[in-house]
Amino acid sequence: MKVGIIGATGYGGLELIRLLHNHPEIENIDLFTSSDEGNNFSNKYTHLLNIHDEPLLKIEHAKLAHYDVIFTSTPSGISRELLPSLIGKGPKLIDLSGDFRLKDPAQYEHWYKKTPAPTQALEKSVYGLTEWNRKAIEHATIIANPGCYPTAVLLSLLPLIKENLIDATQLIIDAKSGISGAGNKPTQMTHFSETNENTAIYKLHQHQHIPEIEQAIETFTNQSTLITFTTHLVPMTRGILTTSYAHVNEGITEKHLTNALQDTYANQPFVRIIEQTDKFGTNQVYGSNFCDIHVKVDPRTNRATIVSVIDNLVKGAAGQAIQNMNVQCNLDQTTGLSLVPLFI
Ligand SMILES: NC(=O)C1=CN([C@@H]2O[C@H](COP(=O)(O)OP(=O)(O)OC[C@H]3O[C@@H](n4cnc5c(N)ncnc54)[C@H](OP(=O)(O)O)[C@@H]3O)[C@@H](O)[C@H]2O)C=CC1
Ligand SMILES: CC(=O)N[C@@H](CCC(=O)OP(=O)(O)O)C(=O)O
Repeated sequence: MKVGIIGATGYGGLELIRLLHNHPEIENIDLFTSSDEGNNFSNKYTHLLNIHDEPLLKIEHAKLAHYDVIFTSTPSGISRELLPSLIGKGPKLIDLSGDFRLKDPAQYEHWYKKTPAPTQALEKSVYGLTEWNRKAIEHATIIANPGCYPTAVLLSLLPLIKENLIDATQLIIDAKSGISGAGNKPTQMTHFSETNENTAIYKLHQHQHIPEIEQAIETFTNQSTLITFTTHLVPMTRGILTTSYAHVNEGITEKHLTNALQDTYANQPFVRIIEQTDKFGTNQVYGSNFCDIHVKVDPRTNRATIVSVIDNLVKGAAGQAIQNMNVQCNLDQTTGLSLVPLFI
């Protein structure tokens, strides 16, 4: 297959390149840039010397239709202009940004503070939470790859909400991310001297993943809810850990919760339910496409604490995007993604 990556020079793009170079069905990878045309990629990123030495290409719309798959790994507001005219023209389109995730354009405008994608394109886009939307993904021409935080949150909560095991009306979700989640463009927030030895809360009550999580809960469980979702930046490069707190419904025990998670993901190779553990952290999934989940009920409060970890650049971005490509292209979903975590 021939793939094109727009936004290849960014962190999500780099991870797509790393994983696609190990994918047995990929014959050709072309990299597109809006700012560095003609530069040899391995001049810019030495770790890819003798692996990807080809020059970066200018984004020319007419040429994009010739690819089997186009990935857009660009800041929000770019793919909504680039992709709509390519829908149904040949390539399978997989967007890693937030442009096609929210079905209601007014919600996008409110949370992203940008002009939304055309309504017709939003109607065609399929939310790419692979484990929950496989049938639709198989036939999709455009996929909205989920946000990194929503991936970790939804995989851990959806089975429990769907089975009515927890009270979905009072969800409190605390999330922590490594700094690569903010992309490769340095800002005051990501400056080394302000992130090192520091843990900070950010986008309080304003995070763009709040409506995405609420929308997916409604879509996949038929329950509408308003969540409390709080994000933190922690001094590490990769990884997301989410901790959710929920009241357990009458008569429900920890075993019911664990069983629901195990049953839901019994045939899903990338979701692991960790039953007994004293130690649960982001390094157990580092560099891999796994999402690990652990749940424990506090009998004093009758509240469940549900924890999940992913690598934001793999299951939270490029890995899940390739998992979706595999499903769209009728390949085994694990093709090219059997990655052992880099624990230490
Ligand atoms: N980082 C993460 O963990 C995750 C990121 N995402 C989302 O994925 C997308 C990419 O994220 P990430 O890789 O971190 O971001 P980066 O900022 O690292 O990279 C984005 C890339 O987009 C390209 N770009 C910028 N402006 C334009 C433009 N006008 N037209 C075309 N390309 C442009 C740039 O490359 P060039 O200048 O060469 O064109 C840049 O390298 C974002 O929407 C992000 O929110 C989703 C999940 C996780
Ligand atoms: C650490 C950090 O800054 N993370 C980013 C995640 C970016 C992302 O995935 O956002 P969209 O895909 O919705 O654009 C954030 O919290 O905004």
